[in-house]
Amino acid sequence: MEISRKSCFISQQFLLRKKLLLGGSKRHRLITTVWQPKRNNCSTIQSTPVMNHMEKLLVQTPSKQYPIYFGSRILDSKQYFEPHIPGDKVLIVTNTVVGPLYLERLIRTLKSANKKVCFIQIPDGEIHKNLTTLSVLYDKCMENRLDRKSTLIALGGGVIGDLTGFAAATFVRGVPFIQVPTTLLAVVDSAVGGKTGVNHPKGKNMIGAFYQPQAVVVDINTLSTLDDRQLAAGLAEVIKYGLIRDVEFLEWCETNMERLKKRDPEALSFAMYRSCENKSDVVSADERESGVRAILNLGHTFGHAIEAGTGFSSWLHGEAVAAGMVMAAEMSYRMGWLRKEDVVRVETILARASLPIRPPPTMTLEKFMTFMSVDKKVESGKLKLVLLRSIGNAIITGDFPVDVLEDTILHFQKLVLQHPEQYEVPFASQSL
Ligand SMILES: O=C(O)C(=O)C[C@@H](O)[C@H](O)[C@H](O)COP(=O)(O)O
Repeated sequence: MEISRKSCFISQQFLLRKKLLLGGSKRHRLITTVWQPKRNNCSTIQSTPVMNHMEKLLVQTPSKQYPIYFGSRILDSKQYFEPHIPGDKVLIVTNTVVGPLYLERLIRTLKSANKKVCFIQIPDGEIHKNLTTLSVLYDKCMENRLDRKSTLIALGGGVIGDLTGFAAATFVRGVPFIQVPTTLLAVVDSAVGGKTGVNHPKGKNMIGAFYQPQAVVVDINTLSTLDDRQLAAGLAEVIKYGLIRDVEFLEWCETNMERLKKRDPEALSFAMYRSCENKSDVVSADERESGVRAILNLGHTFGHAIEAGTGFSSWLHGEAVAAGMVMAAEMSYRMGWLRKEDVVRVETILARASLPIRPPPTMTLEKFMTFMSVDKKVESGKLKLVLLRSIGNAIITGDFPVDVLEDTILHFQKLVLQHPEQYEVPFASQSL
């Protein structure tokens, strides 16, 4: 489908360039927004910059300014925690996988800063990111007589961070919290930006709050215990930054994918830092997602439908986002924005990262449409999608013919129904 456009408005923003494009026939009239980072020139990253012993990145939002510390074994250094803990009590929230690995060390560090430490370990998995688990967290806060000066610490992946953050946002109307992400996905995505919350059976992250942490402490050594599937899930969000606003970084990912998969420390550290820089830029420009922040949702409307449609039990968030980004790319092609080779480029980088590039065979058109209809980007009953105007340029638009969306979903359904066994979890590999 060809869509003609004319640019009618261009304005310079802090760090971001925003274009409002209007045009086309009435049916295809497109009112959409394109953002590009200032830095997005076409040069390539010549070599992978080496991170020093400790790097610090500042996230500056209207509600809070806070550091992200990246370093090796910084879990053992009280200096990264103490300045961000105002009172004497700390509750560490972790899960039964991460707890046995790192809890003792963190307790020792906090005790060396004279903090009274209690902890709770919840079962692992997205299926536990719900109101029932949240209630268990509140019970623990009450049991330990936490007060407004008490600090919650999230030690774990995205589920732990989102749950703990929401408990912190709401217990006694708000206590400080610190994110200590131990998965790649949590480092590059969920620990930064203050989106906290839990799932509803009918929709992902439907109950939550924007609530920024005091600090994010990334001990890069904790990533050494990640299994390959979790690593790949994190790579989906890394690749996302390249697709939505940082082509230079996408090219770097394409060149360095084997190093990333082999957990080359230099490559992983750079990928984490650059991803957090991208996230921090976007979140600083639009803390509460009134506009540009929604580009971080590329692939998420399809992906969240997959997660909810499969009961939050079999797909990792990053896996669902990967398949969702391919669906968004295909739809962008059908809108006349991407070329077929761009779609193949998206599929190729994700498949190289060992991620699924198709939705599961159980996700029918009806199922997709039902779960997508409760997406948080729905406004007055109208769904908005994050699509790609070109590789490196995400757009947020509600102005697309619904048959293009339906045809896109049906296209994938047809593909996966030819060989359903190839598209069930776990994803050994999916071919193009
Ligand atoms: O931080 C954001 O904004 C994002 O959209 C990042 C996403 O990658 C992340 O998965 C987020 O939690 C999704 O938020 P939601 O509002 O779509 O539930």
